[in-house]
Amino acid sequence: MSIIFDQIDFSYSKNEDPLIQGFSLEAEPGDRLAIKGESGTGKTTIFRLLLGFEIPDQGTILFQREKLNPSNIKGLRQQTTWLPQDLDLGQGLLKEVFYHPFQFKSNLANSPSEETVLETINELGLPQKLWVEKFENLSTGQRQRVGIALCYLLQKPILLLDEPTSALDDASKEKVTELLYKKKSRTIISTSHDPWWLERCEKVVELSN
Ligand SMILES: Nc1ncnc2c1ncn2[C@@H]1O[C@H](COP(=O)(O)OP(=O)(O)OP(=O)(O)O)[C@@H](O)[C@H]1O
Repeated sequence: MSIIFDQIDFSYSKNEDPLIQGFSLEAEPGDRLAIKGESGTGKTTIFRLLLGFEIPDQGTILFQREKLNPSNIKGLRQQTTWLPQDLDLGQGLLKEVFYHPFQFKSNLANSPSEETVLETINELGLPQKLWVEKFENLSTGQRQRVGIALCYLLQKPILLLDEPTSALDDASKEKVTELLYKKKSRTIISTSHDPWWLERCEKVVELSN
């Protein structure tokens, strides 16, 4: 799906200099795009703007070539999975909490069998015994890979990934990339400081102070 930011300015406080100034990006189906920038430059804010949680002061955001507005924003949210940097699925065993996102009406039809989930987490190098482990006991890198498995299985055409490889070693990064890139038509917009990941994105857009 197509997403365009055209010359966006945004500030949280009208009394301060804009946090984001003249920011543009263009992501088309199959694009793997990364937003690169120091901490605090507004990378996560770009996702908040896209999903309509914040409104730009200037500029235009287009979804499927149509200006973002209250009527198309619902469709955009339904077509998107946002993976935060530190995924929190709540308390419970992985086999329980993994299904929380599939309980939303728009995700029910994609709810995977236990066998499919186990195959997917295995592809990401996670041991099967984690399935009956408490989610809060998983390491940061394990939680990150659980999030990637969710992104894959939710089957949405747009993925917003916040620092998807920040806690992973190179072997895990390879596995994550292989899984995420299986479906060629997805639009992937990520934020990252990781040179490894940035090298594998065809488009890199920089945010600066
Ligand atoms: N809801 C909010 N209200 C006011 N200020 C906010 C809000 N959310 C974020 N900010 C501020 O906006 C700036 C950018 O935040 P943002 O989370 O977008 O940066 P980031 O580039 O994603 O940072 P990091 O790489 O550390 O995650 C920060 O100074 C932050 O404190």
